[in-house]
Amino acid sequence: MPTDVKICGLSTPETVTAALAAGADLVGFVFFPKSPRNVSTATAKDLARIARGKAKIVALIVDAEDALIDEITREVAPDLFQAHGGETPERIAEINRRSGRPVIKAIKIKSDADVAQAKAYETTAALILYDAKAPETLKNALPGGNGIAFDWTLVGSGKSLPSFILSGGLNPANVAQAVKVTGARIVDVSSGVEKSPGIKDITLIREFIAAAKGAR
Ligand SMILES: O=C(O)c1ccccc1N[C@@H]1O[C@H](COP(=O)(O)O)[C@@H](O)[C@H]1O
Repeated sequence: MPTDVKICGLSTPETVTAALAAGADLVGFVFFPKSPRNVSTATAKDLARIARGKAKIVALIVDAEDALIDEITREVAPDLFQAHGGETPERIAEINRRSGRPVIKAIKIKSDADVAQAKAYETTAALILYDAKAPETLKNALPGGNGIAFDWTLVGSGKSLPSFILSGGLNPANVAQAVKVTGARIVDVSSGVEKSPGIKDITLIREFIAAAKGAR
């Protein structure tokens, strides 16, 4: 079965259209004002219209207030939420209850102990997404979308939950190897398909999807 691909941080009709044409299975919109990929709910609503029925629409939030979750649910009607902050298992259950949408929980990892954290979300999150924990020395690090990879062997060979999304520093050149090492069925990319922070590159999107889907 080919690897499913999520292209995250899309913010223009051209890049959404290109991602869909290249075979993206999920598209992500970021609702986090500090991110260079942040979009308003009005913009996301227009972008979601292009993607609906062709790929799953994912709304990425970071420790979001209820009001934002309600606004995204009403205006954008995503298929899933992706919680990328410090949300507890209880908060994930609450986001799921209020929105009526399954929730992906991002876990930032650097060590085996971080990987083990995912267990706590087994009953409330629909899926776990592994991302790299940014080093403390990284100035102006975002809660994700930093283009940093982690040691893939930490989640390889049955060391993690059976189903997960792999992210963190993936790009067209390394995604096939990442799939091989981890056995990931779904991969997610943001920085690795950009020419500068927040500006997606259509050629890199195409190359990434082709490399990920050709990986098994
Ligand atoms: O992309 C962002 O700006 C972002 C902001 C806040 C939280 C998460 C964010 N992105 C997600 O981070 C991972 C890894 O991204 P990258 O490929 O290493 O740039 C991915 O899931 C993005 O969707």
